[in-house]
Amino acid sequence: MITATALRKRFTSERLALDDVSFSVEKGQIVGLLGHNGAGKSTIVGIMLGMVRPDHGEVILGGISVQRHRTQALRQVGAIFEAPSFYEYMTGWQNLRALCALSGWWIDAEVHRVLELVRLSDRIHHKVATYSHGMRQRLALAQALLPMPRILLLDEPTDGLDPEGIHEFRSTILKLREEQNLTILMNSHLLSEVELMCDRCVVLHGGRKIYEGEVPSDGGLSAAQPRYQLLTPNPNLAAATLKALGAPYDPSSHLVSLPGGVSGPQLLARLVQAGVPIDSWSPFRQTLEDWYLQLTHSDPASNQQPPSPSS
Ligand SMILES: Nc1ncnc2c1ncn2[C@@H]1O[C@H](COP(=O)(O)OP(=O)(O)OP(=O)(O)O)[C@@H](O)[C@H]1O
Repeated sequence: MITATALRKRFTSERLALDDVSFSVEKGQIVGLLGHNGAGKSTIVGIMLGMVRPDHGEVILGGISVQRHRTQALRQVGAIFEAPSFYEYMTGWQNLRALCALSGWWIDAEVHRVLELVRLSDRIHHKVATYSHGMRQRLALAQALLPMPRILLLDEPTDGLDPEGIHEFRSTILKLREEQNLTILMNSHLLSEVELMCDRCVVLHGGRKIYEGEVPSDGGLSAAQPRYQLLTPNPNLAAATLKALGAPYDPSSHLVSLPGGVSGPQLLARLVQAGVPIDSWSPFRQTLEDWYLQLTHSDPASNQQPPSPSS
């Protein structure tokens, strides 16, 4: 449903904002675009919305090129891009009418359905000036959902929302996918949000794609390669003993990777037999944050392969 191919963009002569970025999103998927500040996430959404012209590459939405047939391609798209702004002195309903007047689309029953979905029905005839940040975001989502897009592009949709607002927004998005099979691409800094909402993620670093695939879950990571954390007053003895046992040990992170066929308690018993003093020995569960930090701390300029979810 969304295909980005070889996107390149340079705003200034210093460095590329996007360097040969390609990825795709299947129908009905929710995909998160992750990356530090300045990684290139908003530039990608800007290119998808035809607001930023790429130096090279193309975006195809639902089979139509944004660069060649912008109007037709964007007819299938609803978006929240950067901070949504509304006419403060008008009601939410009047704002929606004004925005929909641009496309000529308005079906009362459909608007009411969307307002129910985003839980804004009871305040829609109040002035936007009286809305909270969360209500403005819900109005922005209602506007993005009119007139019934197939694709939603969301740029930091939960920015500035409180935990309850984030929770509500998340359930609305998941409901939308379930009921309407929408294809959703969202930018986010929030790993927890991506973990809870997205099927897949694309990680950008310094304008380059460094990962595209499933959002690694904590259980999968730990089960794929069990690791233990060892705290010892004698790391040199521990390292030598573990090396002889075929268990790589990193004294800086205190992590030991278990060799095949050996359990954590068995390895601990061998360390004790070898006289290694032990302060603590505990299973290490890699979180999404650990994985993300490891991934983004690899040098984007080098050609090294980033760690896979199971590393
Ligand atoms: N209009 C512009 N003019 C000049 N440079 C720009 C422009 N827009 C973006 N950039 C630069 O392009 C790079 C990517 O910016 P972009 O906004 O896409 O990153 P981002 O991942 O969305 O960051 P953030 O999470 O902070 O929003 C940055 O170095 C940024 O300074």
